[in-house]
Amino acid sequence: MVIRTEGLSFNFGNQQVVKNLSLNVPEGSIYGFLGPNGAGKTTTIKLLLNLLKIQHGSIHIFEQDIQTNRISILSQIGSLIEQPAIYHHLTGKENLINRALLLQVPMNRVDEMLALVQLTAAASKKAGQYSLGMKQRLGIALALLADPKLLILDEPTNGLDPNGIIEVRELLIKLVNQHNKTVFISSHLLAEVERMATHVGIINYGELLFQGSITELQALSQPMICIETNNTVDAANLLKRNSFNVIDVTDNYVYVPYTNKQQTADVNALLHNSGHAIYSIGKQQKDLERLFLDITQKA
Ligand SMILES: Nc1ncnc2c1ncn2[C@@H]1O[C@H](COP(=O)(O)OP(=O)(O)OP(=O)(O)O)[C@@H](O)[C@H]1O
Repeated sequence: MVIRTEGLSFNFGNQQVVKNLSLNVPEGSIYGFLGPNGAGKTTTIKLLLNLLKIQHGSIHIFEQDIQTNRISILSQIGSLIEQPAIYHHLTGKENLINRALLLQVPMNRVDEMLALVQLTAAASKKAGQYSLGMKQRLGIALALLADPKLLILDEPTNGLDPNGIIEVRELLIKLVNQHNKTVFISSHLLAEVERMATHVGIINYGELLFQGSITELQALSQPMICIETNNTVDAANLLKRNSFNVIDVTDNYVYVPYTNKQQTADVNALLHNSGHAIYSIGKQQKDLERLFLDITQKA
């Protein structure tokens, strides 16, 4: 695991904002760290980056304890928390040169990073004139200068338009697939990370509600047969008497877990032959956004 926390907890005064968090971030993953506003994402990231002192629990990064190997661990992490630290009166390239001097990184990395984040053409433009998406990409280029193995990004797509989001997403996928990085990215929107994340951790009120691969998350969104009928309560009872599992009944719909096409035909025939009017019947699958809301609202 590139990041492993155990029993991590953190209080601001008497408010517990991180609760017994056990994160597992595999090497080579894009780990989407998700939760609504105020869930505790930034606080967790600050703990990972040793910007806040651990109160309870432990953090291992690259299998080393952050408390005893702080310097060597942090030198292998590139990070971006909320707004990138950019000098607006300098050009994009000058921002990178400045940081390269500070970090004593070879100067050829500057042009490499500009190319990687596709800012070569805008290299001589003042960073203050960059669009938000370009600023975020410059921020990522700054974070990548020292060639870190792990990138930790706090809401890097916040405030970006759809194009900006796509640009950042494609860059992160490229970093993982072609440059062997691991990316830990926080967001309050599942839709922003679901197309790139390989793994997901969902928190709310500081607590981890789900952690696993994106496939495991998708498996939770079980498909259902959704039946629109005239008397849903009678229809549900009839289905139950005939050994169908009914998982929800509303005024207009009855929901049965979907298994196969024949089962849909059987449900249809049973209801029809018993005199129920079926207005519609079909397979329905919760999208991930709905699932995310369900998970975070249950807490
Ligand atoms: N310096 C601080 N002092 C006191 N409370 C704080 C401080 N920083 C954050 N909090 C509180 O801790 C909780 C978690 O905040 P945090 O910023 O970690 O959440 P978040 O998930 O990153 O939210 P967002 O998506 O809005 O950035 C919130 O209730 C917040 O008000």
